[in-house]
Order: sequence, then structure tokens, then C-alpha cells
Amino acid sequence: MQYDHSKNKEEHPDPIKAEVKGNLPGWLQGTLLRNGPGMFTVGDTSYNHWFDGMALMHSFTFKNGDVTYRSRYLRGDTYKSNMEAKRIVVSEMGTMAYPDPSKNIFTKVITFLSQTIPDFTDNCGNNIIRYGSDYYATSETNYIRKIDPETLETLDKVDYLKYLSVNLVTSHPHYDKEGNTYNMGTTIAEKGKTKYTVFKVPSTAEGGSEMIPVLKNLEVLSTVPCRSLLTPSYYHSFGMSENYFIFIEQPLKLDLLKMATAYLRGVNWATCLKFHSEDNTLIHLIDRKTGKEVATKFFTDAMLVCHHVNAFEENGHVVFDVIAYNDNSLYEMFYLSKLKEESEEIRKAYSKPKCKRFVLPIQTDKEAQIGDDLVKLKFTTASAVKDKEGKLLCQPEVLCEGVELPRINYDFNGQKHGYVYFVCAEMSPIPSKVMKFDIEMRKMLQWAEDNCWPSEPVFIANPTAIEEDDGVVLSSVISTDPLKSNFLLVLDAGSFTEIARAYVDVELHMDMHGIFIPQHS
Ligand SMILES: CC(C)=CCC/C(C)=C/C=C/C(C)=C/C=C/C(C)=C/C=C/C=C(C)/C=C/C=C(C)/C=C/C1=C(C)CCCC1(C)C
Ligand SMILES: [Fe+2]
Repeated sequence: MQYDHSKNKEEHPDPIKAEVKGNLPGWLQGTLLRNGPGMFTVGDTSYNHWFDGMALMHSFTFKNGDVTYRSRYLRGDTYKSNMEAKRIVVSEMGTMAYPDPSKNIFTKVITFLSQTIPDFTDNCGNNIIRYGSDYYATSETNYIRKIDPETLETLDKVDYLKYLSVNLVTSHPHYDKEGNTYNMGTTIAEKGKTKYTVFKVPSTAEGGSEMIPVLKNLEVLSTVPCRSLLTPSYYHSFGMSENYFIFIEQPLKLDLLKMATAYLRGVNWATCLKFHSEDNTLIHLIDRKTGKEVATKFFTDAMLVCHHVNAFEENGHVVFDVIAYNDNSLYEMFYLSKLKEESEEIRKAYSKPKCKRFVLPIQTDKEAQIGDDLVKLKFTTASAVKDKEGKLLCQPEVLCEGVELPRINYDFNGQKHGYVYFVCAEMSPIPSKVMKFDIEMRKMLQWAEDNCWPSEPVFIANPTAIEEDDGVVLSSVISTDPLKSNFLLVLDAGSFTEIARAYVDVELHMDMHGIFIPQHS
């Protein structure tokens, strides 16, 4: 049996009690909230790309030994417009849609002129993020959608542009221990400038009012000018250590001139993204207190990073781990037409993701000679070699390969971490295992079962934990065996062995990312 990516998934808004096998730890109370694409066809029209699908949120709630499941489509403006028109009328990254069904070029031109860039989508199907005490479904446009984390109902549409000039914002913010949220966005060609902005959203609104969205108190921490006005880099996440932000300006670039005519040419936005393998990658290290970049310039070879794992400081260095690709074949893989076939060719074309560790020496020794490696850490082979212009050429250490959707014990974000949890993505964009990687011992533990496709593993710490890996790892598992139910898998994070599973009697869908909301009693 094969999982059909392009099939529309059913929603189950009423809570469904799962059948728990095994022993759930008593402290595990709260809700795992996940998001991902769920609907791919409306009327006679279909999306081209898996990431385009309309957002379907789902949740697993742990309460006093019971697990309940529910799922609900995000009812944003995109969803409503598509449903009303009975076809796809709002463009997504991989699908250009035309509100006017006429193929007539003159009509297209007029529609184009009347709304230079057509309706931006609020189909927020990538992740769930928290600002203050509010939860939002998000992709990467200027719109996010507030949701009720319990019922999964869709609430207010929030436009970042009301608070800050950003056209694209990541779906992977960072959080600090005080509950503040940090995120990054790109401002495209505004007053002749294209720039990246790092901002902070405080945990509480001024005056403590629950009615005011905390985004109102958003604070810009840093702006980085784009190295080229008309070709800003695409990025999907960034790193944050105790004192620094790490922003990778990679050679996957948006071509703004191509974008300006994409609608007219009838091509999707994704065709305006190009990976420049001949270019290098700039690594920006930004001081969190001053918002200024450190004086040293860091660069590395062309690479493509979607997910940062973590970043920390050690002895005058910033160490950061990412999942890196050699090219943009990953995005190509997720076209629905490609996901249908499972040919050898496709597997060959897939550039395997690698978990790489980079090290940035913060203070460069003035005495250092050209060709000197300035990394003085014993535990890594990553290097940063001074070139003749005084820039540091960084070479990473490969920690492990064939892994994606990294998660850590988030209490260790910004601190030196010992373990990373992933899904295995060895040969194709199909997840076959969940893994735990012990960085120091170079030891990989894994969970797998026949015909099972696990989701991104989410680590939840035991409230009384001392060890980093004292807790559980949750992954929602699709069984492609029609005789077996889908389930939520609960692993003991330390031994990486199964302690429980909660079978749900409905189909689960392949998703993207999620968040755990603990329920403190
Ligand atoms: C279990 C699974 C899934 C797989 C197995 C393991 C594996 C290999 C996992 C690998 C996973 C990876 C690498 C996932 C990456 C996901 C990304 C990059 C999503 C981005 C979404 C970005 C989205 C939706 C962005 C939409 C952006 C739009 C529509 C932008 C519109 C626009 C705006 C707003 C202003 C400027 C103009 C423009 C048109 C660009
Ligand atoms: Fe992501």
C-alpha cells in the first residue's frame, strides 16, 4: 500500500478517544498541536506542490491517562475563497491561480494591473507558533492566523505588515525562558531597499491586557541589508544562542524581476527561486544586545539550509548545527507529481540532507596568518580559515546524514546540546524512521516499524528532569498497511524505546511541524 499525498484528507473536529496501549507517564499532560497540508484538490483544480495544500491542523491531548484526537481545516480567507469558487483561486508558492477563469491574455493583463501582486495567501500550513499567550498557524507570508489551540477553530487574521514592514516571515521563531518570541522576516524592495529584519515579540502586551495582541509591542532588534537588492535569499529558519543570532544568507535566491512578471507569464512563484551553486553562502553573526553584526566576515560554500538545529557558545566561538543540502532538489521532490512515482531516477536526483556543525570564532586574533584555522575547540573538526581579505572560510563537520525535521530538548536551545531527534530521510522525502543522535558518542538510536511513516519527533521534558534526554518523544505515525490503525507513538527519550502508543480509528495525514502545549495542573 502506498500513501496518497494528493488525496484530500478528512477533518475530525469532534474529539476522538484513542486506544492507549502501554504506559503513559503521569506527568505527560497537555496537547501536541501539529500542522501541515491536507487538501490538494478543489473542484477541477489541484495544487502542484505538497507544501501548497490547504492547512489541516490536528492535535493529541493527554489528560489523566487518556488521549484524544481531533483535526480541523484552517478556515482562512484562502480556504473560504477556494471553497466558494469551488476551485483554487489563491496562489501558493508552487501553484499560480487566477481569480478570473478566463485564459484570455487581455483579461489577465487587466487583472494583473489591478492587483499588481495577487491576493496573498493566508493558508498557514507549515507550523504553529506562539506570540505571548496566543497560538497562530503560520506559513511564510505576511499573514498568520490565530487559532484556538483546544478546539482548533480559526480566529483572527493577523497581518505582520500592520506592525512591521515584512513580506516574508519564517515559521520557525525562537523563544526565551521569559516567554518572548524572536522571529525574522524579509522586506522586499521597499523604498529601494531589500533587507532582513530580526524582531522580538514580548510575552505580554503593555499594560498586561489580554485583549491587545502582543505583536503591537513588537521590537526590531536588527536589520541586515540584503547583499543584492533584487535577489534576496530565501531562508526558512535561523539560529539563536545566548548572545547571538545566526542568519545564513544562502544562494537560494528570489528573483524579484522574475516575480514581477510571474503572474502574467503563468508560472508559479517557485520558478522565481534559483539556487546559485556558483555563489558562496554568507553567515551573519548578530549580537543580540546591540543588533550589530560582529566585525569578522564568515562564509562557506554554496549550500541550502531549511532547518537550524541549535546554536551555542563555547570558549569564544559560536557553534551551530543545521540540516544542509547541496542543491534545491528537495523542493522539486515535493511536487505532487513526483511524490506519486517512486522511481530510481527520483531517488538518485535527491540530494541527501546532512546534519552539519559550523564553528565561528568570535574574536579573530590580529596576529593570525592567512591560512590559519582559528577554531580552537577540541570536540569538533569544523574549521574557519583566514583568507587574504581577512574573511573566515568555514568548513563544517558532518555529524550525520540522511536526517531531517530536527528537534532538540528546547530547554537547551542556545546551550550546548547532546542529543538531536530527527526523522530518517535517507533515500527520498518519505520518512521511514525516527532517530535519536548522541553527538558526543556518534551513536544513532532508532525506532521503525514496517509500513510506518513517522512525523517530526517532538521532545517533551519530564518536569523533574536532570538529564537532557529525560522525557518522551512524540511522533504521529501513519501506517500504510490498511489493516493497521494509525497511532501516536510515545518513546522514552533516554533509551529511545516505545513506552506507549495511542491508536486512533481515523486516517492521520502526513504533516510538517508542531508544538507541545503543556497543561500544568
Ligand atoms: C515528514 C516529511 C514532510 C518528510 C520526510 C523528511 C524530509 C525530507 C523532510 C524535509 C522537510 C523540509 C526540508 C521541509 C521544508 C519545508 C519548507 C521549506 C516549507 C516552506 C513553506 C513555505 C511556504 C508555504 C511559503 C509560501 C510563501 C508564499 C506564498 C509567498 C508569497 C510571496 C509573498 C508573501 C511576498 C513576495 C512575493 C511572494 C509571492 C514570494
Ligand atoms: Fe520547517
